[in-house]
Amino acid sequence: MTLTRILVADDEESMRWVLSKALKRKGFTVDLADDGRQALALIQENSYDLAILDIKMPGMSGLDLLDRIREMKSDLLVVIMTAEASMKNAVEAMKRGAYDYITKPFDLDVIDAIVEKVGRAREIAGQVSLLKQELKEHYQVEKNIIGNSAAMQSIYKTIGKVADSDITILIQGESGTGKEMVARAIHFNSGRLGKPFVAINCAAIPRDLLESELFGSERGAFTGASERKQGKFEQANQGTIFLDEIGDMPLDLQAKILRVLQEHEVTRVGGTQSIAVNVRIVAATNQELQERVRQREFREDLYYRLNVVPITLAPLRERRDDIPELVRYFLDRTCTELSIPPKQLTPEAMALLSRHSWPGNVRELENTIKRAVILSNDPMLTEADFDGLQPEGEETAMTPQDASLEAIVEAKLRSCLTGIEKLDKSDIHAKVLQQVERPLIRFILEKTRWNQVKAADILGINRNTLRKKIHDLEIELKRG
Ligand SMILES: Nc1ncnc2c1ncn2[C@@H]1O[C@H](COP(=O)(O)OP(=O)(O)OP(=O)(O)O)[C@@H](O)[C@H]1O
Repeated sequence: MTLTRILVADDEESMRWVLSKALKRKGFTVDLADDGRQALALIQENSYDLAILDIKMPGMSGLDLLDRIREMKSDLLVVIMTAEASMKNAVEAMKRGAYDYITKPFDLDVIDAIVEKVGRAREIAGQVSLLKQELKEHYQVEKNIIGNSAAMQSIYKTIGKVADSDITILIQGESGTGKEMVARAIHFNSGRLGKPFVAINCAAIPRDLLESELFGSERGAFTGASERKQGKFEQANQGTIFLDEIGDMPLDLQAKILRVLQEHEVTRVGGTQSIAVNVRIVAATNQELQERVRQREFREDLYYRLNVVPITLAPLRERRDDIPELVRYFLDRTCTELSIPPKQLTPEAMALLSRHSWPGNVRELENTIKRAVILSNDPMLTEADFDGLQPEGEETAMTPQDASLEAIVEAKLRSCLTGIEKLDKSDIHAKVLQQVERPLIRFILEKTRWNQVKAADILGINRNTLRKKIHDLEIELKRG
């Protein structure tokens, strides 16, 4: 996007002559207009990269012309010339969207500098628009989210409807169903494309850290806060924040999220000033949020504020039609990533994968394919390459195979633990184990309706050990 064609509009003939000569010498094509109306006609007919307009012209002033240009050709850059070195005119021109202004009389060096600056700005704008296009293609819903089942079709429709607004979205679905992927698709198909997409997993960060992670902290706000830190909301300004596992957010922080939704401002931990933020919130949860509202563990007002447009991703076992397409997609992608020749699946192997109930959903399927591709030397994958998978009916959602479970936990931990080396290192091992153990025990207790005998059995630990852990980990017991 280099600068080639320039329009100069000025009622002073000598000025037109000087500018035209100087710009033509630099190799630009220059058109001249001696009043605002003529300039407007030329702009309507031709395509210019820059317009240099005198502010005072008979008929139509440079400022009025600027307004018309903003309406008609909003990407045409305009530089206004003002005779008096009056700040008022310059400020008005900038307010109305001029790219820059120059005050008469000026040296030709000033024109050179401006033209160079405009050239650079256009180049950057060109690159940005290319990048935006690339990003958009990269996140094209049709290309990246796989699945043509009725359930997925309705998800695509909703994404299409809501992406380009600022509506808050709540995405619900089991772990691994593609909630983060949908959140990204919403962001990359919205007007916020090119602005930050910031994801934070609310369940993975200890409560004390979560608040400063989200809202930032002032220097000295707590032990170890040696410098001022921006929170995720500030980092996501103008863009989208993805609050993953929002169901695990402590109640007091829920109140603060509500404030961001209502007031569009945050206050850093230890700070007193409110900081305005313009952030779209997309939240996700794999819990029954309404149930948590009933149990008073999730604020009802926040639930309704978040749940303006709910998107529910069905578990993979409820949209088995998508499995073959997903299998082929992950197969091709893995082979391309590994730079190996494409592999295929026997119909029996495909049938086996289609029957499996995938408790870890698409993530488990993805990991299973990756593992099989890596481990097999054959271009054709058979049932034997998936012998870890149990046929449908012989498994329960509570006993996913250890290998997939490990892959799921590892993927989760990796995404949560980025930047961990910067944290207080003294007891990371204990802290992380506690963060894993607590939700695990709570989950199994919920699933067994708080029957400790059954829970201990599934967990494979002694009942007294379970009781001690419930006590030590401060797990609140409910009745079944
Ligand atoms: N429909 C889909 N098409 C292609 N890939 C998918 C699809 N759904 C999920 N995936 C892939 O599966 C993996 C898990 O997806 P994602 O992280 O979005 O799930 P999630 O629901 O946010 O999981 P969690 O609740 O555990 O955070 C990712 O690697 C994602 O790329």
